[in-house]
Amino acid sequence: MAGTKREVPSATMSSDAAADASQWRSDSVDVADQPSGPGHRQQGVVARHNPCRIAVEDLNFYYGGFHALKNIRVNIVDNEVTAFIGPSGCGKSTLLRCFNRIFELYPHHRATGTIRMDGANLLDSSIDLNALRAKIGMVFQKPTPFPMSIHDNIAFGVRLYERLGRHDMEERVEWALRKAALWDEVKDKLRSSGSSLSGGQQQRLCIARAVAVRPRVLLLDEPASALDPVATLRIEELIHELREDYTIVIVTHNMQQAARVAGYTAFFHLGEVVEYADTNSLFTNPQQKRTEDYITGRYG
Ligand SMILES: Nc1ncnc2c1ncn2[C@@H]1O[C@H](COP(=O)(O)OP(=O)(O)OP(=O)(O)O)[C@@H](O)[C@H]1O
Repeated sequence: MAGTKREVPSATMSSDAAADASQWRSDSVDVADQPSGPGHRQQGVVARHNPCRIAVEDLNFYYGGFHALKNIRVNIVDNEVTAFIGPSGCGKSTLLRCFNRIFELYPHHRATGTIRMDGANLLDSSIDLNALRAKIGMVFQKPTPFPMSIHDNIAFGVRLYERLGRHDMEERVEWALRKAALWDEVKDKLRSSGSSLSGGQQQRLCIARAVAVRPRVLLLDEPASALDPVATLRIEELIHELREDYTIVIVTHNMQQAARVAGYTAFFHLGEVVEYADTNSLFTNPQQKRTEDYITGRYG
């Protein structure tokens, strides 16, 4: 693990870009790489027999005095895509940001309860945040390439966590770009600036950057909402492929998108998870009136 301090230049960043950059700030990293315990299984209707990657229990979240998430219990299924849907302001992004504790960038933002992964409570103060963010990568709504070359966008993140020789680094860069379905489009211009790419390509570069450090979990916060329909389709195809290797949680406003990409879907309303089920059941046979009203377009 590298011990050198590196920082992404943060001048003129949007809040998403600043949050993104903060994932990549590191002094030293010491990842306790424990296997997932067999004790955490999905409860209730959701995937009773599927292994759980992240178990959220009695999670509450506060923006200062505002109680934004209320007693959340959700089990995120391993190697699956889970979508968070619900009307604007219902807490989807807030829960996503709890998983890698990115909320701690801001004062007065506070989470209580348990988020269990690999036997540890991710909210515990003893958790190494750099290690956590290496295991749980995040991609934001707006593509946020670093102001450096395509190659270095990938290599920068990897260097925070691993010391790779030149040959291994070149292999890792290619591997990550292939994983993100971008290699063929950029292999002849790896030294060009990341910002010279189209919006959709930039977002795939951000996904490649997240994948390059080999996380277990990918958090995608409306990753296609700033993209045109063709670029959106590429991202959805990519999510489908990445599901083989990663546990993915995606926040989306787009119910069709949730239906297309997610095996499981949680419907949020007013800071609560109203219903959580396999995507097909949730959309075709919702058990709660609020879910039904939302998916039939009565509100939101
Ligand atoms: N930095 C903040 N300070 C205070 N309140 C906040 C902050 N960020 C979000 N909130 C509030 O917390 C609640 C949940 O917000 P959140 O962004 O998680 O909702 P969301 O479901 O992701 O919404 P959207 O779909 O519009 O992105 C909202 O009422 C929002 O106004």
